[in-house]
Parts: sequence; C-alpha cells; structure tokens
Amino acid sequence: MSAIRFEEVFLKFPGVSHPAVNGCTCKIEAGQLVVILGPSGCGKTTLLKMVNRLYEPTSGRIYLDGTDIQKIQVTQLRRQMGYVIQQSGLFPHMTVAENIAVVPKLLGWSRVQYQARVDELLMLVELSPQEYRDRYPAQLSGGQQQRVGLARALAGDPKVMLMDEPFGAIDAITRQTLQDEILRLQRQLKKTILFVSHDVEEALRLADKIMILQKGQIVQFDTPLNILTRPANPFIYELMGADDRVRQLSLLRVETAMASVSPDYQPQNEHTIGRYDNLRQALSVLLRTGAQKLTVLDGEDVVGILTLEQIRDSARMEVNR
Ligand SMILES: Nc1ncnc2c1ncn2[C@@H]1O[C@H](COP(=O)(O)OP(=O)(O)OP(=O)(O)O)[C@@H](O)[C@H]1O
Repeated sequence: MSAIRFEEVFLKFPGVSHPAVNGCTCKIEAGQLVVILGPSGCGKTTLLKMVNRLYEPTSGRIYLDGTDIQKIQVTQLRRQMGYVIQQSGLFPHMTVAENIAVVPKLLGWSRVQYQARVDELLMLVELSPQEYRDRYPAQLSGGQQQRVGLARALAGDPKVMLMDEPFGAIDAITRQTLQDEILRLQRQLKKTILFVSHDVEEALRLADKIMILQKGQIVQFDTPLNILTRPANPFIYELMGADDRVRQLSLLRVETAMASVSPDYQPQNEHTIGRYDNLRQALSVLLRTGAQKLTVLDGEDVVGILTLEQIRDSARMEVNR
C-alpha cells in the first residue's frame, strides 16, 4: 500500500495554449481506490501518466510515500506501479502466460516461481489456467483480454495500480462483471488504485473517493456520497445526473451511509443487510419488514447499523446553485 501526493502539479504541452493539468494538489491515501472523473479532454490521462513518469510535470511535485518521484529511477518507479489501459496493451505474439510473466521475468524470478505466479494470477482474475495459459490475445474476448491485462499489471505485486479507462471498450454487462471483480480484488489485495473513467456510474460503484477534473483542475475530491449530495458547483451537479434519487441509492454501497458499531454491539432485530449491498436494496428491506433499523454485516461480523433517516440523508441534495 502506498500514498500518493500531488503538490501544485502543472503540465502544459509545447505549442498548446492552455495547460492540460493546472495546479493539482491532493493526497491519495494508501489502499484507497480513487476514480478520476471528468469530461473528455479535462486532463485525466495526463494526470495519471505523470504518476509513472510517462509525462513529466512542467512544475509541481508528486510524492510516493513521501518520496519525490523525480528522485526514484524510472524503471524502479514503474515496477512499483501496475498499469492497465483500455486496449489491454497485451503483446499479440506472446501467449497469455508469457504476457503475464513479463514483469516477474524482469525481476529475475525462476521459471518455477513465475509459472506458479501466472496460474495464481489467472485464478485471481477468474480465468482457468489450463484453458487460457497458452492462448494468444487474439483468441480471447475483449473482457478476457482486460482480465489478462489486469493479471499482468498485478504480476510484480505493485503497490499502486494505475488504470486508464480499463473497461471503456467493453460492453455494459461485461463491464459490470469486471467492476465487481475489481471491488473483490481490492478487498483482498488493498492496493492504492488510481482509476480514470468518464462513466459516472462506474465511478460511484467503484470509488472510495472521486476526483472530479474540469479543464485540468480538481474541482472536487470527496466520497461518492458527498459528491452526490453536496456537489461543489452546478457543473458537478449536472455531471452526476444528481436529480435521480432512486438511481443514486442503487449506486451507493450500504457502508457509505451506515453508522459503525463496536464489535460487542448486540443487534436489536434479525433484519440484516450486507455492507457491500446498495442503499436501494436496504430501503426495500426496511419497507418490506417495517424494521426501524438494519444490522449491517460483513460476512458473519456485525459492522454497523442503518436507519431510514441515514438512507434519506444520503439522497438529500445540498447544492450551491
Ligand atoms: N501529447 C500531447 N500533446 C499535446 N496535447 C496533448 C497531449 N496529450 C493530451 N493533450 C491535450 O491535453 C488535454 C488533456 O488531455 P487528456 O488526454 O489528459 O484528457 P482526458 O481527460 O484523459 O480525455 P479523454 O477522456 O478524452 O481520454 C487535452 O486538451 C488534450 O488535447
């Protein structure tokens, strides 16, 4: 896990009048999944590419765990960062196994070690090693290619994952499955993830925090709940399509609105909901059962309680218009 800090980061491409990234300052906490969201051309990809030094800022600094990335050798920096892009970027002449093994081989792992790692990663992204190990990228569907791209990016066990619209070219249903995969992997692996998207629903489903960019500037950096209920300006209000309350509820996880409880909390009724279920499901349970509150579970463990008031507050707008 690793923290990333941007300090007054600015980038102007030569010959372009306006800066692509204009004075970005913010801190990404270790282990968080941050979605960078904004309209086309607002600077999302440029900001991401500065983190692994594919682009260098014109001014400002970026820190990885407190160290200025300028002071880290580029190859060493990139080994700590998995990178997933929209067209998967797989080498077409290499098999799936060879693609995934690229970084472990660079790191000098033995054949036995990297072969085991390839199978482990294929299982992690839910592709059967026996079936897929020896295929070529052209023999995979788009969604499967992205899974392999993800496995390859995870191969060297990087602290940070940079994901640039990884599901942008995938059909809606497969995209949702892949989003669920990312959430499952993230609960398991706890990487620091920077994820570029221009899809609002994707951002709401995935993010611990959403960074909204407009013309190269960060206009809001906050939790999905706060972005929806307290958009910083009318642009964000419009961007989030925040009028639709029911849709909002179906996109927000129960854990975003619940009140946490101590481990010795005794539930007052038998009505429960999962912390990763959404608020719309929670609302249905409350209305169906007439319960005052739901006990929120993470597996077997009680982690919180959720009331109708908390759900209602989640959908209440406070917009400065
Ligand atoms: N190599 C480059 N040279 C000159 N200008 C560039 C270059 N790369 C990006 N830009 C410009 O910088 C701005 C930000 O581009 P960027 O690709 O970061 O946007 P984005 O938010 O990722 O867009 P999209 O969602 O369309 O991918 C745009 O105006 C773009 O035209």
